[in-house]
Amino acid sequence: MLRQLWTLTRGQRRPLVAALLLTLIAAAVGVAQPLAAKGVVDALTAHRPLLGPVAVLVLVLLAQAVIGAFAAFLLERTGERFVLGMRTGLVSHLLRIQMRAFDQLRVGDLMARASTDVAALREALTHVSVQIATNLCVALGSLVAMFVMDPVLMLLILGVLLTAGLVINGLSARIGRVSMTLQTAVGAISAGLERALSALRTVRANRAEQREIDHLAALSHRAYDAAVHSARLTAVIAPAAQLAINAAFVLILLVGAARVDQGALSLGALVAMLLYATQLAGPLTELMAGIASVNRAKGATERIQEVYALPTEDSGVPTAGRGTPRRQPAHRAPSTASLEIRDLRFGYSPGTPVLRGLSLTVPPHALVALVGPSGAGKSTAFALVNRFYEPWSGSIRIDGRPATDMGLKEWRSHIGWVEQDCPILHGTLRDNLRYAAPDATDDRLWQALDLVNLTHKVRRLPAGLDSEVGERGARLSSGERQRIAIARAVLARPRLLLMDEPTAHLDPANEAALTVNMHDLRQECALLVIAHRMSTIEAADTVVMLANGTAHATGTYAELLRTHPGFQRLVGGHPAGVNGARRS
Ligand SMILES: Nc1ncnc2c1ncn2[C@@H]1O[C@H](COP(=O)(O)OP(=O)(O)OP(=O)(O)O)[C@@H](O)[C@H]1O
Repeated sequence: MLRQLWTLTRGQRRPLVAALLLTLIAAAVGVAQPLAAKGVVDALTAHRPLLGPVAVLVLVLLAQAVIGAFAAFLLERTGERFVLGMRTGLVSHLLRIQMRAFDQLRVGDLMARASTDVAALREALTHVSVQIATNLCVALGSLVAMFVMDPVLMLLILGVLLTAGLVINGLSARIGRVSMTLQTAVGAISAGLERALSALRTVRANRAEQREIDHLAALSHRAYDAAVHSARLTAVIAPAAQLAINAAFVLILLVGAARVDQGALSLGALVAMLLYATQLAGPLTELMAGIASVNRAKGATERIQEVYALPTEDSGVPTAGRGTPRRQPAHRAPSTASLEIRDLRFGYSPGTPVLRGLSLTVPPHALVALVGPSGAGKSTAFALVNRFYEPWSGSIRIDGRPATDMGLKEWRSHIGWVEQDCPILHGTLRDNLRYAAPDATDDRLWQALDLVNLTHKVRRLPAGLDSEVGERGARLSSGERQRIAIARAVLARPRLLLMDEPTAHLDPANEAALTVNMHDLRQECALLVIAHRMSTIEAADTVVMLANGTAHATGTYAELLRTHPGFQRLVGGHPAGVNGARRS
């Protein structure tokens, strides 16, 4: 546990060690305090001058206060720096994790890891770890001083304290286990809340508010039960430590008084022993509470370590092949195609292929439509072209250059992608349009809006391009969201534009306009379009029909309609079928 914590302190170790040293110095000065007090008492009883011992005592007290304050500040600042580093580190790791890993996770839970888990860890890492180290030193220092004064008495006290320590250690281990349950429950609450809030309209329309509330309440109860369990265990720790200290006190008074009586111990030494016992009380209780607190942070540490263990995109080798990467020849083939997919095989889980040797070509400035029944693998093919996943085998080339020849950023800079549900990000229209092309001028933004028939609409808005679109573009209609998404993709001037049924949310007028615009777009780039609508299919130069994970048939719309019964069924047999093409 402490080793895990130590790994996480990377980057903060120097200030942490400095704070620790200062706290230790403050604590050491504190250890000297009873000795200074002993000096005063001994001077009093021996009728020696008091000025010197009193001055030493005052100096010791002042030094402890000043060094202690500075150490406390340094520690707080280190804690905040740790939180800063941890949050930025986690966020940058999370945004780069491989899609395959991301598919297994819940967004709300990931958000909890970057917020509540980091906060829990900060407490353990800075405050408590320093607290444990200093209190341990203070306790050891006090025990050594006691040993020097009266070994017999000290060993008796040590026996009492060790017994208490063993009991408390057992409790702390249980706290560690409960803390994992607690942090996992907190993560589940965040995930549940994210699920419900991100689909609030669906929740309302299905009258599922109460069910979602009950679900979240059940999760909250699970967190509550774990927290109360942990509190119950923690509550025992302070009294147990206190009990041990009190027993030590009684021992010192009884045995110590007897030993003073026998002349084995001076009165000053007895006073010092009592002061050391008083001084032991605080550190020992805090030490035990600190160990419990570190154990409480165990859950948070594990959850954060789990995030760091997730593979990032840059940690994967950009190449085809399931296991060992097989480099493609790096030469640049003559650019006869904007996109060339050869014999692509891929599945989301081993042994279940979705694409079983897909091959297709998109010539420069061509519009190719990808059609096929639902679940045939059209979106999967797009995800592979975007290199969100690495194929099992096969190759993808853009302008003759294989995927293995380019880093992910460069590869994706050649591709524009208009998703099926067209995610729009919170912010203004301008923010959204410039998302892939941050340097685009307003003139270019208006040209792109023109292309998707939105100029008129945006000009009428009071704030124009600065209009807020709302969370996930909630203030736009779905057709508008789709058109903004298209404009956004086009603005980045990609070599290849991937569109997942770009006319899906458009009315007939806008659908017709976009079909014309797609023809214009071909001047700039090649288009590969997942098509469900007749207008899109008819507009394509080539239609590739995907079935069973392969390109089942390829040809023009007219050819396929004439020669391919499967295609006839797809576009004609089920005019409004699941994924059958629809006439608008
Ligand atoms: N992230 C994923 N993890 C696991 N399986 C997935 C994932 N995405 C898709 N699949 C599965 O892969 C298969 C192909 O899905 P895909 O989305 O590529 O089909 P599609 O042809 O685009 O369908 P549609 O026309 O309905 O959008 C489906 O069986 C689907 O359940």
